[in-house]
Amino acid sequence: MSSLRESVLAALGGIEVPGGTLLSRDMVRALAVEGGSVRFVIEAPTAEEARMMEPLRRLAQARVEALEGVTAVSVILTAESAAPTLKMGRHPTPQAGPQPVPGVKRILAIGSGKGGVGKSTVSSNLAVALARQGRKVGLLDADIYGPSQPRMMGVSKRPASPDGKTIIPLQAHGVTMMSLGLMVKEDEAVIWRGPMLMGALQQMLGQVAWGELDVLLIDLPPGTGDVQMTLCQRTHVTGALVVSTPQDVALLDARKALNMFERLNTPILGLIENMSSYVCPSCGHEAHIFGHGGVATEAERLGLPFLAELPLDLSVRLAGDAGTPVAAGEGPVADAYAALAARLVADGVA
Ligand SMILES: Nc1ncnc2c1ncn2[C@@H]1O[C@H](COP(=O)(O)OP(=O)(O)OP(=O)(O)O)[C@@H](O)[C@H]1O
Repeated sequence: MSSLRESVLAALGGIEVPGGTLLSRDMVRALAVEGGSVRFVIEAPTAEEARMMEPLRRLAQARVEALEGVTAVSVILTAESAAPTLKMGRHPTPQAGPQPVPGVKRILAIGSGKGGVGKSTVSSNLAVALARQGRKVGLLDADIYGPSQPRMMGVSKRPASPDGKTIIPLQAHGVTMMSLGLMVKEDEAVIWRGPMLMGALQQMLGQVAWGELDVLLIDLPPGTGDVQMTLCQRTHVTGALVVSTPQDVALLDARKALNMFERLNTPILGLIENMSSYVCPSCGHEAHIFGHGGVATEAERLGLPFLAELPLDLSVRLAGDAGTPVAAGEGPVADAYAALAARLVADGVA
């Protein structure tokens, strides 16, 4: 699938427009390749230009349809002015050293070595748990390739940018939040190349009107890439929380994330074990589906705090899918998040 994506990009890169090509002019948006089905948007600078670009849309459609393996193509022509006036994903602007985010007292980065360990789930629930304890909390979904916070926090409105410079964040469950997923459709990927990715993150930190926050949680993409590096180099991160499942493989990956934060001189505040134990709802038996204790042992070995053991519980997924994190309610999982939040507040980091 990724090679079909590359062929599509190559085909679009060959289509000339005044001043360059469709790709070099950054006019292709929301490219999604699923099996043989390809969808993307061509974004013209103005509505007037968009009207004149219909032949070009047809050409782009024909070129992609001609590619081997393509079964369906949908190309939509739109104008930038129809989208928010603020354009995301510009090139980063130079800055002298790390800059604070105005009004934000602390920044916590939430990372994991690999995907699917529950980093986004932990971020949304921790944000809600901190807000319930009276903290002023922001949540930035920097998981640009797989933004899940709009779904987990139950927001889908596109944030406004009345002046084309400032982005007004949204509010959900007492948390001020922003996600690149709110600037693009949930099921569509955007083409973000390295520098654009960094520019987008810089915009999220500098142009979102976060207001006065005790703590801003940043849900990072999995792994160790551009976003992590940009974040730690461009702003003062108070510390990082690393989420892992008890599985060895997740731990090995978690070690990579820990090494990265160390190299970036970002203090590691501790490890969190997610999907720790499973309590059978019918018989009460506790099972350790992904093993047990691995994260605590690793934390001890590294001399890092072991911050929380968060159970594997169907309610966590159901609540996340329904847009109200489980930490907003009552019960053992909400209690576990409340304890984690209280500990971070007591430690002065949240
Ligand atoms: N403790 C838990 N109990 C039950 N389900 C969970 C738990 N933690 C996470 N999940 C579910 O596992 C899936 C993956 O979680 P999540 O998206 O938070 O992981 P992630 O590490 O952020 O992944 P990604 O790499 O996609 O960003 C989701 O469907 C989520 O609802």
